Amino acid sequence: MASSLTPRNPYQRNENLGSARRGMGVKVTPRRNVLSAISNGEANDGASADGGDPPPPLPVVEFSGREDVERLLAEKMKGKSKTDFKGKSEQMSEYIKKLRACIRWFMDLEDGYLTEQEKLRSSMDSENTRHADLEARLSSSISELRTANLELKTLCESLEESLNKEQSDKLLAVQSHEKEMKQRESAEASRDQLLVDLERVTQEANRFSEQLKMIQDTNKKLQEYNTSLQQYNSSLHADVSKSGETISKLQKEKSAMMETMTTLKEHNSSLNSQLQASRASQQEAIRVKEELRKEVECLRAELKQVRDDRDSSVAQLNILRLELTKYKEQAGKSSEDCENLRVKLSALEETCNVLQEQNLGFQKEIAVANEKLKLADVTVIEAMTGYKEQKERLQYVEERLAYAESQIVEGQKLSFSYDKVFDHNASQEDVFVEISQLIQSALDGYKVCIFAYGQTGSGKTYTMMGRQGIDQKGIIPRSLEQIFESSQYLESQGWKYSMQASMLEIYNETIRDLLAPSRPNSFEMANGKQYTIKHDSHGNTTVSELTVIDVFSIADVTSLLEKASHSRSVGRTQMNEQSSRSHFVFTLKIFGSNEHTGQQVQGVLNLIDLAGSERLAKSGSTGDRLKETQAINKSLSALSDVIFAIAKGDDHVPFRNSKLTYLLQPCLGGDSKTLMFVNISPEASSVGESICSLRFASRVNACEIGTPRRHT
Ligand SMILES: Nc1ncnc2c1ncn2[C@@H]1O[C@H](COP(=O)(O)OP(=O)(O)OP(=O)(O)O)[C@@H](O)[C@H]1O
Repeated sequence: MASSLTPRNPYQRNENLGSARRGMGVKVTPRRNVLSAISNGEANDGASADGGDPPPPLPVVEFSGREDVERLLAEKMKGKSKTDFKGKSEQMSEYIKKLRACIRWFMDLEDGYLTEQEKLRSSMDSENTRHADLEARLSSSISELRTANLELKTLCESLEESLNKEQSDKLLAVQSHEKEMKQRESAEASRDQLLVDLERVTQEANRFSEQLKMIQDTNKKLQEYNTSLQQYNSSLHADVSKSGETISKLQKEKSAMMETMTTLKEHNSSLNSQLQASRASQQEAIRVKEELRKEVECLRAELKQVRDDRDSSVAQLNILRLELTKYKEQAGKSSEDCENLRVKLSALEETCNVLQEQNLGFQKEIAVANEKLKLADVTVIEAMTGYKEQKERLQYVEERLAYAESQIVEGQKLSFSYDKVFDHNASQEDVFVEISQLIQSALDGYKVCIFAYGQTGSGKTYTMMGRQGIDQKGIIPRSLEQIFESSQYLESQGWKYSMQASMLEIYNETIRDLLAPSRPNSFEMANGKQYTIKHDSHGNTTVSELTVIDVFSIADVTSLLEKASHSRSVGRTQMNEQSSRSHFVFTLKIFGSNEHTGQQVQGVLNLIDLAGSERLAKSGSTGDRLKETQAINKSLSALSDVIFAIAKGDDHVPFRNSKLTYLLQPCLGGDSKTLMFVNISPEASSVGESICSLRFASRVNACEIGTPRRHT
């Protein structure tokens, strides 16, 4: 109760009380007379006792709060002196009046409180009722909310599930969108290509339609011509019977020719044996000639000696004769002297006779030596004539052999098959068009190897390098132009390429760096460098210490090619003024990365101009040339051994038998795209070499080397 009434506690501060009084309208006024009745009772008692007047009304004392009450309680009774009981009594009765007024104030306050309590109770009851109502409504709404919450939770879970599903669908959609974008990009690229093709095809179509018009005109003319031909045809029919006879005659001739061919084959083998014999006798003649030459030299030396001896003897004889005449003149002067002189003279005459005899002997010897010399000269001339004859005969035999070989080719109807054959009318452009796709794949990350094989002077260097002039450019410069143009075009699709070039030659089984900054002809070891070929596990080939140069444009590579062609070993042979005496290997390493897709590729382009094969006998090589030819033939034969071993599927392929085959190992037996050109000479005298080259090329064509792999 106290606590609930605390705000209206009369002991509260004045302002609270003030407000309470204002709020509840409590005012301490003498409304009830309970205390006054008590006090009046006392007074009444006195009055009744006195029978006097009713007590005077209580003075109005206003209490505004606790402080007033406390002040009242603290009041003390003070008289004028200790014995002033009257004063003290008056003071006391005053004080009692105040106390009564105070009690009344409390009673009024209590009444207020009671009324207020009543009111509060009733309002509490009504509040309780409202509260119970509210509670009931609240519990019902709580249960409703719980149900709703459960429903919401279920809804939330299902929404989460559908959200997850939506997100995974979205991821898939994004992936498929990316894929579609890529497909679209490639489709756009192919569309661009197709547009270019379309333009070209449209131009061609226009050209064709013009041609068609021309053909239609021609056709009209031909129809007219046909009518005239039909007339002519009837006359020809008459000739057909005659031709039938001619055909049977020709068939007879053909069988005769076949017989001749058989005879020729036999003749060929006999010519071969004759050739061997001629070579043997030629060797013998050369040996005899050499012996005779030495003998003649000896005889000439002897003859010179004899002539010198003779000349000195004649000179001695003349001196003796002069002395004799002198002595004869002096003989008359003194007889003593004369006797001495006679003795001397006879001695001198003896010497003179001996000398004369000797002279005669010498003259005879000189005559014999002269005879021998004449004989030797005749023998030498005979030997020279024999040698010349032998040489002519050998030439004749070789020509017959070439002719017989060409006859054999015609007779055997030799046929070979290749991916593509270019005749002598094919231009450099025609050749390049065929291989341009292969070159392109180096940019896509493939290893590409192209090499030219063939007899010396057959056009390998012309095919690979070409000559000065726009139309004369060979495969190497054209490939590089295409690579740089394509890499620039691919930049628009996010591709960035970097390239490195190196060039080497293999000369007499020795690697030479054609881009070495020092002397261009520096040999392996000679400049202290060891060029060692190495293959790593990824099939990448490196040559240690070889100069590798970063190239950024076609101009860079052109200047390097010029430098290399000046450094290359070239010599004159019977078959070619400017014969390449080494295998030339050009390597371009290509690194590409796409900044859009993050893809990286690594391609290699190997372009190789092999040294020409040639028969030792035909080459007429001697000295260093002979050594070069032997080295070239040896490495080419190692190349054919490797290719045949691969074609047969041998377990062991002899790659290490030559530097050329070891360098080309990944191209011949790995995952690269490899193409070989075989060049043949149109000359009839080269038919034997051409057959060998064609046979080799058809074996190469049938050779399965492996599956090309893209290096990404
Ligand atoms: N198709 C061609 N058109 C015009 N000239 C050609 C053609 N092929 C080759 N030649 C010329 O023939 C000569 C010999 O050719 P090239 O030097 O290319 O032969 P090679 O096979 O490389 O010989 P080697 O093996 O001796 O080096 C050169 O002068 C060359 O220009």
